[in-house]
Amino acid sequence: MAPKTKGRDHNPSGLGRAIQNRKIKDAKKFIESGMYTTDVDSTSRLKSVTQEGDLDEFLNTAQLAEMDFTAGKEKILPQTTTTSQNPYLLSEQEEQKTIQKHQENKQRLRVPRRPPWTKSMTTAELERQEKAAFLDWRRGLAVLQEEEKFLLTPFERNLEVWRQLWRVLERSHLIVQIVDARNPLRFRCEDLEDYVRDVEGPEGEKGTGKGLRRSLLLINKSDLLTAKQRIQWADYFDSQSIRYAFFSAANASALQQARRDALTAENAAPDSDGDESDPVGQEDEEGGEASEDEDSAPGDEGDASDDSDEFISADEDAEEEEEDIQDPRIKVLSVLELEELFTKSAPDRSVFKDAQGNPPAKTVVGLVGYPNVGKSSTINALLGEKKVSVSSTPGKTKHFQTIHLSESTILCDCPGLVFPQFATTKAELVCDGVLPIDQMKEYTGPISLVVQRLPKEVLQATYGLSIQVKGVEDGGDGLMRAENLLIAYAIARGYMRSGQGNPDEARAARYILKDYVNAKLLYCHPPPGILPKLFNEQTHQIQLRRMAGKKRAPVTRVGKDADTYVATEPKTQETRTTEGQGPKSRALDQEFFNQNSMGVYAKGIHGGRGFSRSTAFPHQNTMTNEGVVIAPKHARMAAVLANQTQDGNKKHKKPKRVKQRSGKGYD
Ligand SMILES: Nc1nc2c(ncn2[C@@H]2O[C@H](COP(=O)(O)OP(=O)(O)OP(=O)(O)O)[C@@H](O)[C@H]2O)c(=O)[nH]1
Repeated sequence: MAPKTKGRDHNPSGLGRAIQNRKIKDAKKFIESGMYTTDVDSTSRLKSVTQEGDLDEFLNTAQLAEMDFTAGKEKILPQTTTTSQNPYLLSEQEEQKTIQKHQENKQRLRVPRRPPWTKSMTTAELERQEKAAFLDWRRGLAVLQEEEKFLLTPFERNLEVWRQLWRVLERSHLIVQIVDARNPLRFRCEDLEDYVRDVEGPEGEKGTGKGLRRSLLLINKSDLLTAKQRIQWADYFDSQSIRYAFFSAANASALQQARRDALTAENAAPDSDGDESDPVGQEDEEGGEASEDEDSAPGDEGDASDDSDEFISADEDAEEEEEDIQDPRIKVLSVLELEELFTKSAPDRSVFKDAQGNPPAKTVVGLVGYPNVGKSSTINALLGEKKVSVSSTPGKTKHFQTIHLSESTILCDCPGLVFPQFATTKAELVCDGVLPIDQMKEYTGPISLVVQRLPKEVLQATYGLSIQVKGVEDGGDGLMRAENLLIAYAIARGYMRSGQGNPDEARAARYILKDYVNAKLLYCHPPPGILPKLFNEQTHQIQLRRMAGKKRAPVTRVGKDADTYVATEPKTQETRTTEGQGPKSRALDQEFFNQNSMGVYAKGIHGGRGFSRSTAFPHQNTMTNEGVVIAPKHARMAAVLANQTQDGNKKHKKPKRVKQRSGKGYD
């Protein structure tokens, strides 16, 4: 074996040579290609990166800075991911303070700007200055996170994806930001609107200067808002001089589907005249894709709920109420009205001129938004109305999609982008669908938010549960806690942890959170200054009315031992699953539990017998004597155990269904 060269460490960083070589090779290939922006190895380079490990972050930053990472190490601020921070909720006071701090610092959360450029610049020059600007931007965010301890949403860290946005902004005359109606401000990037005002084309071209482009906020999923809620949002947006519109891609595509079905039925009728019409949008495939998207929404995993595709839109009473409110500001636009609005809101095309001094032939509408806000559904709804050609523009711009919507309008679909935003807690991010539920380790925070936001009656009605809460007489405070919901849900569904037989709260949490993100459990954030409880009152009443009309049997997917754990007091036995139990065995059970002190239904201290489950059944010690409430200390233990189970079982998870976007062209 050759002796090591004395005094010289060949691998001072301790990083694997293979990783280094790969990074260096990739970097060389990119630089040597002589091509600009997104043309080289586009598929892998365009991959969205919203969370990086420390090593990847370090290497990528070093690569951006075009420096040897050992030499540049001290200059680079390592960023840890947001997951290491503040996994629990803030008190009301802390939250107010944090929001105040966010307001004061919001100017610092910027979308990375494309540095000024001219057509005479070389590819290498453009590359260098874009990378330098991007690196500065990332350093600024790192300072916010690491030094000033702000919690940020995960944000896009791949320069290539931002380059797509730059190109979409430069091309578009109107930029439409699509947001989710349940929390418009979470998904609205204020700085993007500032950027839109500043965007310029290449220096030297006529009519590409600042202030020509316009923005529009499209509040999608408006079917989830009541008319009153829309009025309150309209008041807020008006007060902020924000141009906005309410839309529901789901409603729009449902309408289109109904029309298609009616036409199909008409054509299938024996006396129908097949060639009489060539209806608009009749055979468009996009409509079909839209419903495919809905099918594969995160959380729609079959047993999460039996009716998880059901949205709690306004019921009949609410619909009548809607008709009574004649406020044009809150109208949920039809597809054609939306298209008209695009034309009306876009600036006059003649102010834009190309290098030859010609105005563009069509208005370009850029569509930007977070993943999952319904961008694909909106585009599909827009396309479903017409016969359109969907094509990727060849050449350099092939990664964002351009869609010729009409003779005067082109849609320019930017890949889903996660903008940096301030966040109060990680739990908020999980509930907003920004952090993936399947990767969630700490679930008590997000579930606590769910139980804070939704009344107990709504949760009970939705799942057919009876949630046990420790009352004042039992030493509790009568308030519902995360554990109460999780245990009741897990028991009712028969989700037990292997080995111990205790309720699998982690699994219950995942299903409940997916229902929340998918709007089966509906909660809408109010505009600033409005109490959340008041804002959601009507929504929850509607939901209760709907549930009351629907006879819901208690959930019956319970394992054979699960019955042992279900609620104890006779008055609460509606949650007990007695499936398969005849009247005889029920009577026998009843007699047994009434007579025997050692049954798990024993009333313990409340029954005056001094029975303690934890001594009698130490392996079940995450349960209290009531069988539903769990001590906080033990709950944490349960969380750790559950997480271990979750991680340990990763290999056995069923393969994830991959959501298909309608467009081609990227990913
Ligand atoms: N209630 C309701 N749900 C909607 C609406 N539009 C979209 N959704 C649902 O929201 C989820 C996301 O919709 P997509 O159209 O795939 O969202 P996207 O923004 O294109 O997401 P990416 O493909 O990840 O970029 C799906 O489950 C849709 O069914 C709407 O108007 N109302």
